[in-house]
Order: sequence, then structure tokens, then C-alpha cells
Amino acid sequence: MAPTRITACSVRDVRFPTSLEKDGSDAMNKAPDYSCAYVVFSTDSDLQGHGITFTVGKGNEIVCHATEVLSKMVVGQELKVIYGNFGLFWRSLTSEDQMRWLGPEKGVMHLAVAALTNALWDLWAKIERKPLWKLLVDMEPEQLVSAIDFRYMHDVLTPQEAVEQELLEKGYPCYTTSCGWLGYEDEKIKRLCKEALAQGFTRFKAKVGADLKDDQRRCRLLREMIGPDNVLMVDANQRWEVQEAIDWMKGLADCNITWIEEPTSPDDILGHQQIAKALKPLGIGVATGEACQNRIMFKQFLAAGAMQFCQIDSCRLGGVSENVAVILMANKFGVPVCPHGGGVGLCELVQHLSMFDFVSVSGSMENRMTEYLDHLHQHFKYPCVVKGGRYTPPQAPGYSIDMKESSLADYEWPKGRAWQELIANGTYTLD
Ligand SMILES: C[C@H](O)[C@@H](O)CC(=O)C(=O)O
Ligand SMILES: [Mg+2]
Repeated sequence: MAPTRITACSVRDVRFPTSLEKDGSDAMNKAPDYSCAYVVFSTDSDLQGHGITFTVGKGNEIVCHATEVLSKMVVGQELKVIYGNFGLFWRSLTSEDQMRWLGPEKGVMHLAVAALTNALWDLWAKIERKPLWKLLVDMEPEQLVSAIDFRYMHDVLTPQEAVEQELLEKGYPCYTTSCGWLGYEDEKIKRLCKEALAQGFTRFKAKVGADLKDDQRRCRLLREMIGPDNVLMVDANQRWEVQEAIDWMKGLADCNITWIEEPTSPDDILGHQQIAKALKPLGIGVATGEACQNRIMFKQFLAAGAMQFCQIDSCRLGGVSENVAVILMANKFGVPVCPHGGGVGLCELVQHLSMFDFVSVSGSMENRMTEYLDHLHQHFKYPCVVKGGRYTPPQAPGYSIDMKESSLADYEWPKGRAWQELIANGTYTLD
């Protein structure tokens, strides 16, 4: 029987102790524990919708609570109401009278919107028995457009323009961040570079921003390992002031850097614009977006020439609908979309968005690549598959987000088996 209604929602606090190996470490997040609010919507059939939003460590508790509160607006709803005009339904979640004040459309509430609407998109794709990217690609243009809230975007993009897109199908290029976490020793960087090259990666990203001399040594090491022709990007995770970013990057320019990611505050549009202008003669672009709050902020970054690479995030924005909106807008501005994948489950999700972008929107892979990290994929039922430095189009119905029951049992905070062991041996405390 096809589902007709959402009957219940569960939200679980799932965390992984990634800080123990310094996986995910950068100049601002020195010891992150990759975590997510894990949502399961039950229906009046066997089908369920699974969704996540990504956070780091203790804050996950707050995100889970926000998600639970907001989920009450979804439970009991008929699917024909939700999917009949998904854009409108999305707007009802972001604009709820008593909670809108907490955002609007940013921060914890928006992370909660992402978890819930990612689960609804996953359910939709499962109902249609398609992987999410194929669901999006196969949609009638009018239906796709009705799934997006165009509010505050009409000055740069109207629904009519969004339908003029090209259709193609192919695997998608990616880059790896896994060789260049800030907390890794040189020997580990060398070993990981060799392994990544052997696997066919040609694009690499390193973390920078803590110490210039150290960055110069590490970037030169990376450049030496990957050779002169492969692509190297760096990521400062919001560490610098504007002028500091410009000066620092001049000090790394000999390493032939394609982009500097998040050089300064993710809210500083004019600062990014200034950095982009100063670094253009060095051939270095500015990439940002993983902490960009919503489509309205993206609009301004794009219009101001403040981002040369647009890094959408499947969980920071309000789920698939808002990501599709930003993909369409970036296309209008001729800025390549290179999604952020640094976090648990984000690679599984963003691959779908990149494939939709290629098939239905940009029709181009030039200057485009999706982030790939070699962490935590073993916890997913349908992990992303990367071969020869490219994502292979997923085939399982849904948004690739279902986690294995065993992983949920092990890593749900704090009762999961893995956490109980770490708490018992004193590695972690409950506070
Ligand atoms: C804390 C995360 O690992 C962050 O460093 C990820 C990131 O910035 C990226 O992948 O890009
Ligand atoms: Mg980053």
C-alpha cells in the first residue's frame, strides 16, 4: 500500500568520536565529533523517510530538540498536502509564527528544517522508487519549481527561468579532504596522498589557518606529493580577518592554490568580495557556503562576486528545496557549485545534488567538483561510491541517508555501546 500520511517521527542524537583521531580537524574546530540529528518519519505504510542534519558534538542535543519541536508540524499531515506544493509546506516550517523569531531561516531552527525536509525528500524518492537525484531530474519543470520557495529571490531568479535546463547523465568529479586535516602528522599526510593518488584522485584540499609557517610546509609537502598538475585547494574555516586572509594567501600562492575556502566570517559578504578581488591576480578564487545561512545570503555573495565557488550544504540550508534554489541561482550567475561534504552523511547527500545540477541545470563539469571525505561511510546502508576520483550515481531509492541499525545502536548519544565504553574508560564525560 502506498503511504498517505506521516504517522510519527523519531529524532535520535547520533555522535561519532572522530576527535580521537583528529578526523575533521581544522583551524577553528580542533577536535570535532561528527554528529547528526537522525530523523525517521513513519507513515501508514512500511515506507519511512530518513533524514539528517550535521553538527559537531554537544550542540547536537539542541538541534535534536529543535527538530523534535518542529516535527510536530509534520506528523499527522497527509502526503498529498506536503508534496502537492512542497515549496509552500517548506515555507510553513520556516515561517511558523512562534519559532520564526529564532531564525529566521538560519541557525539551529534551519538545521532542524534541513533534517525534517531531507527526510521528506527521502520518503518522496522512496515512494517513487528512485534515487533522489533521479527523482529531481525526472520531475516536470513545474513540479520542481513548486517544490522551491522563491521568496526573496525574485529579483534574480523567477520560476520561469528555472525550467530552461539541460538533461545529461554521468558520474561526478570529486576532491578529497581526507589527506589534509590540520591535526594530521606529515607522515600520515604522505601516506594518505599516496593512497588517494593510487585511487585516482586528482583534486585535494588541505586545512590551513593556524600557523603560516606550518601551512607553508604542509602545503608544499602536499604539492610535492600530488605533483604540479593536480588541483590543490585550502580551507581556513573562518579563521582570519580580511587583510590577514589576503596576506596569508599570498604566502601560500607558490603552491598553486585553486581556492581559499571560508577565509573569514561566513557572514561577511563585502569582506569576501575584497579578498576575492585581491587574490584574483594570483589565480586564487574564494569558496564559501558551508556555513552560509540561507538562499538570501547566497544571492548576495553571488551578486557581489564574493564567491567564485559556491559550496552548498545539504543540511545547513533548509534541505533539498533550498539547495535546488541556490543551484539554479548559482547557474544564473555562472558560478560553479562545489558542494560541501565535510561531516557525517554529507557526502551521501550532496552527491545527489551535484548530479541533479549537472543533468538538469549546469550541464557542465568544468570547474565543478564535490567534496569527498573518507570517513564514517560504513555506517550507511547505501554508502556513496567513489571510483577514480568520481562519485558513481546512486541507484537505491531515496536520499542515501538510512543508517544501519547497528550503527545507530552503537553511536546514539549517550546510551550507544561505543559511547558507554568511552564514558566508562574516562575518554568522555557526560557533561
Ligand atoms: C569540522 C569539519 O570537519 C570542517 O572542517 C569541514 C570542512 O570545513 C570541509 O569539509 O570543508
Ligand atoms: Mg570547509
